[in-house]
Amino acid sequence: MTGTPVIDQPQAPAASPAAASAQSGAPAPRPAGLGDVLRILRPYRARMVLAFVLGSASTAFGALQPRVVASAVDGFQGSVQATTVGFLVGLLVLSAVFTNAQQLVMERSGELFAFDTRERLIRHLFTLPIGVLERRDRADLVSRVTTDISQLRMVMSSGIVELATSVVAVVVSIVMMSLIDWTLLALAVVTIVVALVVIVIIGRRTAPAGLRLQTAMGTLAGAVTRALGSMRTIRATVSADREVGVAVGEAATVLKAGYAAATLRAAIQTFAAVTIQVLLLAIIAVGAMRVAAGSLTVGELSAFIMYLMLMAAPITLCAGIFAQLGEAFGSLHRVLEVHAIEGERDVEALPAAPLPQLAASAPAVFALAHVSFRYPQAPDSAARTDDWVLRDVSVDFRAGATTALVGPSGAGKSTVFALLERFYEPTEGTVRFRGEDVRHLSRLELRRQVAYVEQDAPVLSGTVRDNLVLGAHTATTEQCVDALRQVNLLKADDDGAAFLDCQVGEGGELLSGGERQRLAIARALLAGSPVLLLDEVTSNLDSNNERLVQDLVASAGEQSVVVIAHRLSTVVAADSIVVLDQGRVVAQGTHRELMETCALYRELAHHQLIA
Ligand SMILES: Nc1ncnc2c1ncn2[C@@H]1O[C@H](COP(=O)(O)OP(=O)(O)OP(=O)(O)O)[C@@H](O)[C@H]1O
Repeated sequence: MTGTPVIDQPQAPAASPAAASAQSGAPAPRPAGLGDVLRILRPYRARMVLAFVLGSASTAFGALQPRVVASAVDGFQGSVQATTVGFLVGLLVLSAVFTNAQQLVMERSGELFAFDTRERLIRHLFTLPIGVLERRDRADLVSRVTTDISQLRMVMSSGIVELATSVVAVVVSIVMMSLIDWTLLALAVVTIVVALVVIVIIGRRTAPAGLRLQTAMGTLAGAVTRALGSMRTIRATVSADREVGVAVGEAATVLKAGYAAATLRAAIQTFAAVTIQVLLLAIIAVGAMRVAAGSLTVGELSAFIMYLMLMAAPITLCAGIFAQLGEAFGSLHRVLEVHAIEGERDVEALPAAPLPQLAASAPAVFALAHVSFRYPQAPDSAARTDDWVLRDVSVDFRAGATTALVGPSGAGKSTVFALLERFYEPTEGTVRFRGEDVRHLSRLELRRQVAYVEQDAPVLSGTVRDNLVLGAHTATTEQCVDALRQVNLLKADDDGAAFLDCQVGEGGELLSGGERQRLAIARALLAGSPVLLLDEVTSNLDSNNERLVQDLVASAGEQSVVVIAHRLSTVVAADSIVVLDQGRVVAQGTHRELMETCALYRELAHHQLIA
């Protein structure tokens, strides 16, 4: 690692245009340019200079060889002197040693560049606001970390040094050729300059084609990942053909973009190869005439041709680099576009307020005051994002008590949890934690106070233990086993050793729905946070296990529990029940009170909560 930022993190304040772009996840406005390339390569300049020096030394030893060959040819009298052969071999070896050293420095720098760029992108991805991540194609983001950075590494790191070294080769060749024959030199230089200009012109057209290709690759990755993640549903709905069609359709888009990029690549490479061939023939023809006229010796013509080859190499190189440059710029654009999205900051304004203690004057662990909320606009989202999801919600969640949130589907219950976790900020109003506005607190510290079991109880791929210790990194095996027992995931006589090492599969697909829920609850219990948020954690549990979870919640003691529940049995025991409807709090009280005063609650109790 270099320790130097490869890509600067935007530091704009929350209300800035950058923040607006963060909300929308908008792409960087302009395509990546040469300035961006120089900026991201800046930390590697020492290595690049070293590679350049080594390459130049290799070129210098290579450039001496034609002179030795010329004198050997012109002075040939039946045999070549051993010293000449020795000298030539020495030059060859030296040239090879420096070339190898240059390649090593370049290749290793390339790997380091890729690693650093990946590290920064991965770190940035983990800070992206939840709202942005939910609207992005995750597989496309992954392909930016993998394919795009590999593409960048190939061209940016080695290509630029090789181009610089080539300049040395060209200059040395021109100087040496000028010592041999000006006419042949003029012919070579004019041809090569024209060729380079043509290559640059065609090369510029590869950038948009490259961006299209890399973007199509990202979309393809998205389509395949989406299908693989829902294979049961796809099979069950007999829609494999349709989904294959979608993925193959994306592959066809990659093919189309690939054809366009390949056409340009082929044009450039062919043009370079033909130019060199034609130039070589022209030099041999004109050179032969000049040898016949006595203005040039055979040895000098041989040396000139060797220098020509040295000088022509950059054309092939430029052609190769330009052929891939478009894709590299496309990849760079895609990497920079993610970096342009402002990450979630731990604290909005320094200094952060210290984590407050519970005060007698503020008995609520969380309190929402006049909170209204709507999700950030997502142009391509199916959700009706212009709708207010919460409207003027004021509610206290008492410390050490269990509060239940109930309401019809879509009432905004999970959204309340999202605000408590600060995945989103309220559009209007304030959320307070122990009396302090959460915007003044460190997000990380706040989240450490809260254990959150999501609605669909997400479980990460890995072992049962990996999942358990997510929120409690230092938990011992005994603590893990204890947590598993609490949620009935272990029999009394099972020491848990084998189960802890069981793989749960991607998204926990090797577990049953109920096991997933109980594992997620065990994780939350193990974290031992003062606040427990449970979002419909009993929906997949049988009545025995449901009662067990209710008992756990009831015995939470000091813990403050907020539970979203669709089952009456979970709700009845709560100290307080908040009824939400269409984003508004319509009633709050105990089960008994609400049964008397709230028609919606009565209806829910009779129809939904009992279900
Ligand atoms: N990430 C999101 N982006 C945009 N809109 C969303 C998002 N999540 C939820 N919504 C919308 O917000 C509204 C409230 O959703 P929420 O999940 O909070 O309801 P809920 O009461 O928890 O529903 P359920 O009981 O069905 O889980 C819904 O209309 C939903 O479409």
